[in-house]
Amino acid sequence: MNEAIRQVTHVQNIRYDKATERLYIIDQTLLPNEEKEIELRTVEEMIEAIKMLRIRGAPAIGICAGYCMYALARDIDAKDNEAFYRKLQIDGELLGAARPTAVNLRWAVGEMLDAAKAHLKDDRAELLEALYRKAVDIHEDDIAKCTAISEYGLSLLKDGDGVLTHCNAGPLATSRYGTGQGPFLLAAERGIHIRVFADETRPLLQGARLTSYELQRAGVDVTLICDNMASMVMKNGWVQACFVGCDRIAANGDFANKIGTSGVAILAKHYGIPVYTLGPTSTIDMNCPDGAHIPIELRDGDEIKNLWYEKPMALPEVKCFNPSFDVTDHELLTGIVTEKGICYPPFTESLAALFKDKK
Ligand SMILES: CSC[C@@H](O)[C@@H](O)C(=O)COP(=O)(O)O
Repeated sequence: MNEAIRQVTHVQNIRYDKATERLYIIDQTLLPNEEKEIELRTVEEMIEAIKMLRIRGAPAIGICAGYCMYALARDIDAKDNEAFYRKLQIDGELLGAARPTAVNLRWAVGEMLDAAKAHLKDDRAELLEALYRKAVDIHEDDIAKCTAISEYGLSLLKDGDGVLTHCNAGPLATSRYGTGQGPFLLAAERGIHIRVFADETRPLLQGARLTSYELQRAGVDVTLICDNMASMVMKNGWVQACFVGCDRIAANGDFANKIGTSGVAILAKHYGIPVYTLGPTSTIDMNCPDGAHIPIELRDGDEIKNLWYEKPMALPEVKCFNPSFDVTDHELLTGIVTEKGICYPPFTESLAALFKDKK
């Protein structure tokens, strides 16, 4: 494998050091200027890291939550396993509430609690070992899923295509290749030329700070644009498809992703460009009937006013509306790329078919 691609696709955005029993993440708020690890020890530090987007991206938050639950479990001082489980449930509730939109966070907390429950009759050391194995499973499973999603995504593209992407759904947001950006890294690995247009993604600039950073470092042909330039790039005929990640997919195919995604999809419809969302099946919430039921995180208006400029960009008393995600209507969506294959409309049927073996 090309060394530049290996460095990007094998980045340890979340690292559990078993020898020292310490959990580290790369603090994504410092990128692209500094690649620095920080340690997460307490539930307060973990919640702060998720809320402040030091660790972010739906699958990465889920992976991190798995290791967080294990680390928290190790610190529980309880006389019996029933009391241990009750305390772990409380930690899980606190952690799971750190951000509301990405379903992967609560999904991973639930997986860890289920694993604990299944081992309540074991002694504590065995129970903890089972929890560690579960956290590693969630992580390794995501690596396999991202690789499969990237393969399916790449099958939709041909050499020379231009693709527009929004936010960051690359290795930093997931594991290994990523979801929405995975096909670009796979293409580069295979010598297939894909020209990527990365929206800067206001207000927190995940596209500028993270996507263009990852793709440029891997040697992908990436061009950074402001969000309001997407229409022109599409009109010029430079974009043959839009690939974006997702934070939650409802049972009818409506999906939440970074604020601005629905605008990209509406533009793409105007220009007749297909739109795909790429994500693991853990991002599909079959208990959520449609986009109206997806909770949308509202963040502090200071993120709009202050950013990283030396001086504020707006008067402090100016009112701000700062939703972190929006919902794209399933009617604007061409397909949903998962590790199990590509789902096409009607999504109520194609998504349900993915889970029918589990019933
Ligand atoms: C593979 S990551 C998919 C999504 O989580 C991603 O596109 C996104 O919207 C991330 O938002 P963020 O607020 O940076 O966590």
